[in-house]
Amino acid sequence: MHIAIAGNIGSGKTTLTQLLANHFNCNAEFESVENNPYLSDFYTDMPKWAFHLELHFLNSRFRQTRRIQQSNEWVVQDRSIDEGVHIFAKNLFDSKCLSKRDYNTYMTLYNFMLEQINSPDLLIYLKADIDKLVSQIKMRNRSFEQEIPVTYLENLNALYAEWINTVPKERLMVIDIQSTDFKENPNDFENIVTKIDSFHSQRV
Ligand SMILES: Nc1ncnc2c1ncn2[C@@H]1O[C@H](COP(=O)(O)OP(=O)(O)OP(=O)(O)O)[C@@H](O)[C@H]1O
Repeated sequence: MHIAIAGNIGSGKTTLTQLLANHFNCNAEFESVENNPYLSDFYTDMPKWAFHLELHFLNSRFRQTRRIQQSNEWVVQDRSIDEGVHIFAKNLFDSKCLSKRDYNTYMTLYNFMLEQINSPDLLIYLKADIDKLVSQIKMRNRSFEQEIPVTYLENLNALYAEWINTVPKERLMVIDIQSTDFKENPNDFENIVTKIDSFHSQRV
């Protein structure tokens, strides 16, 4: 089963991915931030580096998704390929950091890739308001993320809200992280596990 954890920057995807992989004793797939060749340059000059960064993420998430789906095992993935496309790249195009021709090239490649992968079996969306995201980004203290403008997070959150409406309800779980603390509260984590178990038992 392929479970993808979706959500804005700082929503807690990495933590939940690791907790679920430990609980289900299965693989977790992350995106390395330290080895990303463009990310810190991107945050200093978005128009210059947007196309490079988006191609990098698209390539890496595509390979990751293929690997997950070919394995046929339980895997928890920290962010889906679709978020890069429908949230991040779309936002960069809307804000003119990606030109029309670069965006078209990117979308053509994505549409071709789509023919070779499926949607995750279950998408878990971590919904958060801006204050919560800002405080979690501050807390983890990655240097290049400290200057992220609030408007950037707001634009991403607005696109998340649109995109999540397009995900079929039967393979979507929404967790409101304003009222759920899966890291510190074992009951909250157990509730998520119970829902996943019930989702899985309905599939088999
Ligand atoms: N397609 C993308 N375009 C631009 N930036 C991206 C893209 N995908 C990820 N990032 C950035 O890469 C960094 C790491 O993202 P990652 O997927 O590890 O999640 P995260 O935002 O750290 O989430 P969490 O706190 O929920 O674990 C963040 O700064 C994020 O904004």
